[in-house]
Amino acid sequence: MAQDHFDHTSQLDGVAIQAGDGPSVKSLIGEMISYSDSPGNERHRLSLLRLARALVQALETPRETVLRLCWAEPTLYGAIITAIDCGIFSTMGKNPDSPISVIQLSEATQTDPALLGRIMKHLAAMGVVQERAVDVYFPTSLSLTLALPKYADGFTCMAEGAMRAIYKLPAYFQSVGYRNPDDATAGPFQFAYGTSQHWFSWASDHPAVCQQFNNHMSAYHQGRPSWMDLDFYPVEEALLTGAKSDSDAVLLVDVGGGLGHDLAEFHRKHPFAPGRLIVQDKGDVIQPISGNLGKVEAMAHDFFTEQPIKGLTPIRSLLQLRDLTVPGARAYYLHSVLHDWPDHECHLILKRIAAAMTPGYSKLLINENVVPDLGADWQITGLDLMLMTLVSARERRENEWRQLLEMAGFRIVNIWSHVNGVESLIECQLA
Ligand SMILES: C[S@@+](CC[C@H](N)C(=O)[O-])C[C@H]1O[C@@H](n2cnc3c(N)ncnc32)[C@H](O)[C@@H]1O
Repeated sequence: MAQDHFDHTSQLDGVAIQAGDGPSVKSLIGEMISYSDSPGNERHRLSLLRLARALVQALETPRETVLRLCWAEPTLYGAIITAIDCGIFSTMGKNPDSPISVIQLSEATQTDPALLGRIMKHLAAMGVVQERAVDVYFPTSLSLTLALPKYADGFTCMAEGAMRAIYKLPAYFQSVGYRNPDDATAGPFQFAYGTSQHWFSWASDHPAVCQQFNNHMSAYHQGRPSWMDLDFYPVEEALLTGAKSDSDAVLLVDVGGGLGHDLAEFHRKHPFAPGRLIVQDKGDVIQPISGNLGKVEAMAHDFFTEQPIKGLTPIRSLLQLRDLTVPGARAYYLHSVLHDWPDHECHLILKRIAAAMTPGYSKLLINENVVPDLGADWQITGLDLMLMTLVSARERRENEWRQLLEMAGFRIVNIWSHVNGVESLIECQLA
């Protein structure tokens, strides 16, 4: 028995120091070559990226992977946030075509050159900046991007408002007997941060985190296929045709729409669409942007309360002696909102929208990930665990979406998808 254990352990020790999957290296490279002529083609780029990641896994030994995950990536995270905080990326971004020395950077950012030299070396080793000569660095696309607050804010927001809960996940699960979290005010976040507040209400009490989160939200969707584009959802036929065009008519209400970035994008892409565009969010999110959004109207609204943009049953106007029907919006739109909530709260949000909709006219458009049953992308699985950690919620599979929406009185008309379930558009009507 002891000998068996020894043999097994020494066999695994051997596995740990060999390439992860040496035999597949040749075929992976062969497959990559077939796409290499057109990396500008988005589908080819994504295939190449998938193969390149598989190639790294095939070449890296498990021992190397362990050290990368235990040492290099956690410290990289700390190094990036430090670089953001002391202005390294913004300084480098001012002269994107010039290399800069550690001494110059330390003078510009008022930091100790000995500290900066070490941070820059790790940033270079991990591909965030390029090392051009001894203690001389050059920006990469990534470091230039991190000079923009809306991208950098993803790091600072997660550092302050998420990391503690992520590190405490094992202790949380041990304490609850490894049950899936489903209480949005008593989950991993509350366990780690010692609060009973929901993450959104905690963020409202931490204005810097709240602002960073809203900026992060405005950036994370950029460059992804968007349902408003030509080859995704038929905006003209399905939404604009038949939409009321009188001056009060509302075309789209973006419920929980953050800073109004989606409606601004919609207006840019469909400038002649008739009707009003209204973004709704919590008061503290809406107040700073109110009046600054051009065509888009901002409205403070708690989505657990009655939806103010609602259809009214015909009412008799005493003055005009005719029936007046006030329709609800042509569409109520929820983007990355329902994935923030467990089923019970989603049900409440959906019921408020259903009550405001005009049957046969209003639609519900849900822009969310639909987790594929097989081969889900890391962007979806990573976000799923982040949602579990912060808000005891989740990304949903198609059958889970159908069940949730049917329970709330909706019928799914179609699920419009682009790549691997990432950001699908679920089109619904009242059942
Ligand atoms: C994940 S963000 C999505 C924002 C935006 N729809 C997007 O996709 O970029 C969720 C949004 O829900 C908002 N929110 C949270 N609780 C809310 C509530 N009770 N009423 C209205 N909005 C709320 C947050 O402020 C945040 O803007």
